[in-house]
Amino acid sequence: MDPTCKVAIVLGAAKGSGFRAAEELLKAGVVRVVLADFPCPECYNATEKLCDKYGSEKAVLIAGDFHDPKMYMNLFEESIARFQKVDILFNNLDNYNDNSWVEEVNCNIKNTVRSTLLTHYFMNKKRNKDSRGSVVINCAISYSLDTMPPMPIYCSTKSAIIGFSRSIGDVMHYERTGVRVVALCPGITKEEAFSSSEYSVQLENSWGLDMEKLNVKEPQSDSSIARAVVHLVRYAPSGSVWVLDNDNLFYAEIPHRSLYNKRGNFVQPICKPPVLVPRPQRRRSSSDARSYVCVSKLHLYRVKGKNKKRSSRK
Ligand SMILES: NC(=O)c1ccc[n+]([C@@H]2O[C@H](COP(=O)([O-])OP(=O)(O)OC[C@H]3O[C@@H](n4cnc5c(N)ncnc54)[C@H](O)[C@@H]3O)[C@@H](O)[C@H]2O)c1
Ligand SMILES: CC[C@@H](O)/C=C/C=C\C[C@@H](O)/C=C/C=C/C=C\[C@@H](O)CCCC(=O)O
Repeated sequence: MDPTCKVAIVLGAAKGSGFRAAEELLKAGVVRVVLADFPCPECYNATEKLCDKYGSEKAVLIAGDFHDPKMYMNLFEESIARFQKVDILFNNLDNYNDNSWVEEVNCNIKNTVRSTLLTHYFMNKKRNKDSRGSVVINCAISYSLDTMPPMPIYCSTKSAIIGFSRSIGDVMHYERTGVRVVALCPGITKEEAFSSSEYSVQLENSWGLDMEKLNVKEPQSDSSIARAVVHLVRYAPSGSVWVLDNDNLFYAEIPHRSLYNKRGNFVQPICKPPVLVPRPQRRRSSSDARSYVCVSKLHLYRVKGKNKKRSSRK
């Protein structure tokens, strides 16, 4: 989809990657962007900044607590009342706190599901007759394709976002609704993720965050998430999953479950001791896409970055 003249909503747009994504969408030609976040000084500043830079009324703010289901109805109804349509939704709300995991599950899963389901009503192809469909980008995290031992509940909420986006983005839904749904899985994206204060977000502080094992020299920038969002708006097929690692964007092809039923895999006799194969070694560097492929059994290729060569392995 060409972003020109489209209307976008960014949830969680007050700062960081949400704010950058709103700006990048405006740069790419979006006619209006609706910022949604808690009412806080940052979100008023964010709206003002974008209007100053890109023109008054280019950005509007709908502030509130988006745990409240009514806020989503408000968000879509008000956006459509003002701008007649919504074409793009970037779901960037985040709660990173296993220590209060019920709120975390509610924020990361329920809000993503709720807002995506509403797009089937508010952004479907019958409503958006003039456009070529619409797009939802749900934000997960690269670790949720693998594991995150220090933050198991957070990891599971983000894995849920991947499963949900792949399923609701399936052609079965897309053909009916015209709404493309994709998942973006960034790696570590800002310095705060490394601070020791992060320990308070764990279910058990004694587990430790194992940060030294992450082996990330420098977190990627918020603006690379923003550029990835525009790329997905333009090109991502519905139901696709994308990894953004070390400023490089990859298309992730997750193996079909039937591949387990291939020669070379051990059939496990039920009620007998399992036939175990050694677990593959963990990758050493998060920037090493080739070893990422080996461990995760994903097909990945670099879309953008230093090494443009396609690397695809089983
Ligand atoms: N920061 C990283 O290192 C990193 C890495 C990988 C993926 N991500 C993903 O990127 C996305 C954004 O992450 P971030 O670190 O920029 O987060 P952030 O905390 O900076 O932004 C999230 C925004 O959501 C808003 N928000 C949360 N709950 C809300 C609610 N109930 N109502 C209204 N607003 C609410 C917050 O106010 C905040 O502005 C998340 O989906 C996250 O999983 C981040
Ligand atoms: C605060 C922003 C939030 O949205 C995202 C934070 C992301 C990560 C921060 C940190 O807590 C993550 C820890 C993950 C650890 C995962 C595994 C390690 O134990 C070992 C990984 C080794 C490797 O495979 O690179």
